[in-house]
Amino acid sequence: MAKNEKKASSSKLAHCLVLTYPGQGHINPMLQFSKRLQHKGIKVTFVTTHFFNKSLHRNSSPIPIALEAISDGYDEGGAAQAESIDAYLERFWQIGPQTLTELVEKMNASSVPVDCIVYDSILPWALDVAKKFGLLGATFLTQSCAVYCIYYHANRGFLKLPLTGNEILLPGMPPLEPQDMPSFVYDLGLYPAISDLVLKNQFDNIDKADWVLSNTFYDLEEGVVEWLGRHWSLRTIGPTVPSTYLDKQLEDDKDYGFSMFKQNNESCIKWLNDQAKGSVVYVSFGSMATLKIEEMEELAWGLKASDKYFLWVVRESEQSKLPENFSEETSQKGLVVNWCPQLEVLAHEATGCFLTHCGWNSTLEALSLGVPMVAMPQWTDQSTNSKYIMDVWKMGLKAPADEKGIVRREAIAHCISEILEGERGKEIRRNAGKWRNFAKEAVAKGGSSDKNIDEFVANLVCSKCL
Ligand SMILES: O=c1ccn([C@@H]2O[C@H](COP(=O)(O)OP(=O)(O)O[C@H]3O[C@H](CO)[C@@H](O)[C@H](O)[C@H]3O)[C@@H](O)[C@H]2O)c(=O)[nH]1
Repeated sequence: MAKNEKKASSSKLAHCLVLTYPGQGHINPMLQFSKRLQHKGIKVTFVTTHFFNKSLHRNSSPIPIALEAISDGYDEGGAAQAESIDAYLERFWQIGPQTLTELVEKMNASSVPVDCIVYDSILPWALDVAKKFGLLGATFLTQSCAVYCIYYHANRGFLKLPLTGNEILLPGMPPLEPQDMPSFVYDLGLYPAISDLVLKNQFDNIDKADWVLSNTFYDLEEGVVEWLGRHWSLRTIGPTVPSTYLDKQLEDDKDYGFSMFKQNNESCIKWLNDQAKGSVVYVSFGSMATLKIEEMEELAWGLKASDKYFLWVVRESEQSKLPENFSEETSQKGLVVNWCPQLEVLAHEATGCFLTHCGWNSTLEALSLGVPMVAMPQWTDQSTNSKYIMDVWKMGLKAPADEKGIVRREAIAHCISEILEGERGKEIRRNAGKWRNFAKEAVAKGGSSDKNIDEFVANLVCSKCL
């Protein structure tokens, strides 16, 4: 009897499955959003793939969310086991819907049946699964609204590809040049499967989604949020940075919880503790970008030429591209690690600027922690993010590339010096402080993103009562 009573009361909880694509840049924002939902009384089950689930490193604090996995067809090795990214996506598309269906059936036979699936926008088939079961479906955008607005215009044929002319005018956005566009828009034919995914597939059924949730905040992208909001049930819910660094509503929420790579916590923080306030350049290109050997060399010698202290994350798979003797030659000034606790590093008072590839999470983290950026975009959404960092939010400088597309050491050293010591650096630091405050306000109680999450939660709970 006691058992049945428990079953009855728990079945009144609204239950969300949150399904993420297996990548660091996707799992971080969706897990943080899950924590906020759970904090507001929703039961959440966080779902990724079997291989990813097995291979993730758990960071210090335990993750307060139920975890489940589905198959992408590569349970033993994930995307690396596939012969190409195209092959991986094709198989995931075949197997994913079937194994997600099985998971929903399993949950529905439990005491907490599923009410809603929040899915990564690049897994749009999850909405079809949700609708098959009569569930609510919310697509989650892991990149900026500006980038989705560009993709939307390309998708609906309002932006003609290949691009012509030197100025692109889109609603709610500053005038853009071709090189400010996401790589899938200005460099057609590159990675056809991913290009299809971002330009076509993710928009196929977006009009049928009950909500479009975006990891941004209103003040950051006001014009474009307003415009997209006229087309979709768009709700901004970000920045999805752990609560300790922003509003502190969630107790002990210091890190994302999972890492694809083993991180080097102690040595990084110990090293930073020995450096002067605002003196260190933190360098990272996220979880995916791969640099050409020439680019890596220019970056290495650019850091040395800057004559500043630097903490550089070079993933294990990239280490062999470091110039010979570089670590020895720079050991007085630099520390090279495989992976680090990025949030702790950005929050550290020794960190003076962030040389970044401008992945959307890194951008939002720097913004939330008020750290000026040197932008070195590589591909996908990063060039658009770098345009906003430099010209719209004015909280960084984009390091210019030469005619071969390579950022040379002089340009790197110059941008670092401008930010850490130049007049422009002062203005950039003032703006960084301003954006940090706006980011905090958005997620704090009663802020624009907090209110949107409240509304989402209220709708879920209400749908449960009907
Ligand atoms: O040493 C490190 C380096 C990175 N991170 C974290 O890893 C995440 C990296 O995310 P992001 O900055 O978005 O970069 P990518 O991993 O490259 O993310 C991919 O996914 C993002 C969301 O779709 C896109 O914006 C990017 O362009 C795309 O490359 C961030 O949360 C970082 O805090 C660490 O914890 N330690």
